[in-house]
Amino acid sequence: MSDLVFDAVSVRYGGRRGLTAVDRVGLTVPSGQVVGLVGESGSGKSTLARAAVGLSPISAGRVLLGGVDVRELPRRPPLQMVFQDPYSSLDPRMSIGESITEAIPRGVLPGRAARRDEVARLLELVNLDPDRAGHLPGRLSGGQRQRVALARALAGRPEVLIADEITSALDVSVQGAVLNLVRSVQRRLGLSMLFISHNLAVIRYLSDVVAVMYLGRIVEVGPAEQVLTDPRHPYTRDLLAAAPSATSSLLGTGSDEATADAEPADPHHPPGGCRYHPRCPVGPLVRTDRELCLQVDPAEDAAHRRHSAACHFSDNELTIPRGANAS
Ligand SMILES: Nc1ncnc2c1ncn2[C@@H]1O[C@H](COP(=O)(O)OP(=O)(O)OP(=O)(O)O)[C@@H](O)[C@H]1O
Repeated sequence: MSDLVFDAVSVRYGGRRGLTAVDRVGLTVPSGQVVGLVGESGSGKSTLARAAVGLSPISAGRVLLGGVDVRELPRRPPLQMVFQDPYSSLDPRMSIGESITEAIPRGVLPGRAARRDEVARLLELVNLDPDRAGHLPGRLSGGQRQRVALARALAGRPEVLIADEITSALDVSVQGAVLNLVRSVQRRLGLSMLFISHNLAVIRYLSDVVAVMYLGRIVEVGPAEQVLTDPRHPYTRDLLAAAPSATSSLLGTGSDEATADAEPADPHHPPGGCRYHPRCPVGPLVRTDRELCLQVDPAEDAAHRRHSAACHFSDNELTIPRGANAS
């Protein structure tokens, strides 16, 4: 088992008028651990995750697994991804058994009986009755489809699982069961996981490490409990303050005012200096001129586990009034 390392990874879409969706990101998913990736829509979470499995174009930097560039890994790489939409991820004409069989790497299990046994094992692993192997996905609920998608991902016996909003398209009533399943499978198999979610309560439940993304950058990373209870970056604080109930009650806050008036971030035109400065309440509180925040980019390499934040003032003990935005 090995660490998954994003080493100064950039992803650019489009030509000269395109955008840099991921900008020199450094992040480590330590072997056997879950890194929760949060950040608002458009911050580049999916793009970063997809870069690891070759689905978004790496324009600079490298993604390494055990020190090997993932672009040089074998055709069925030891990284597998599960996506948000369980309805489009399965071929409606194939039985779920066939779908899973197809995902078993060629040559690994020669013989139909061995493959059938493996399908039964995988279905049991995701808490589905192996007798359902002959069913078409049309007969399955969203939650059951997501279990099949997970079984497919596990068929390649991966080291790393990348999960992109895997419960957000599901009925609320089954989200918890799917999350429990993912967590127990991750622990049982000792998988490393990069887990993307908008939902901070979900992130908190699953993650050992939390990384926060804003406008293509990791702005804060650290042990989950620390980041979620003692956030160092103003963006993380705003994100936590804006979150409904579970996490905000955890923090003793509960407002969505903090980011309510904020301009949406535009990845086509990221601001100079600190990318968060147009929305940040901190700079004006500590410096009247804000020059540092306007001129100097505090981005730092976050490819390590200690708690770090790309903010000039992250070490300051600040009491930030809720809803205090930069004017
Ligand atoms: N294939 C693509 N071509 C061009 N631009 C893209 C492409 N995919 C994503 N983008 C842009 O890249 C930026 C980052 O998108 P991305 O989907 O990675 O963000 P995200 O944080 O995962 O958002 P969400 O939570 O909404 O999925 C956005 O501005 C998006 O419009």
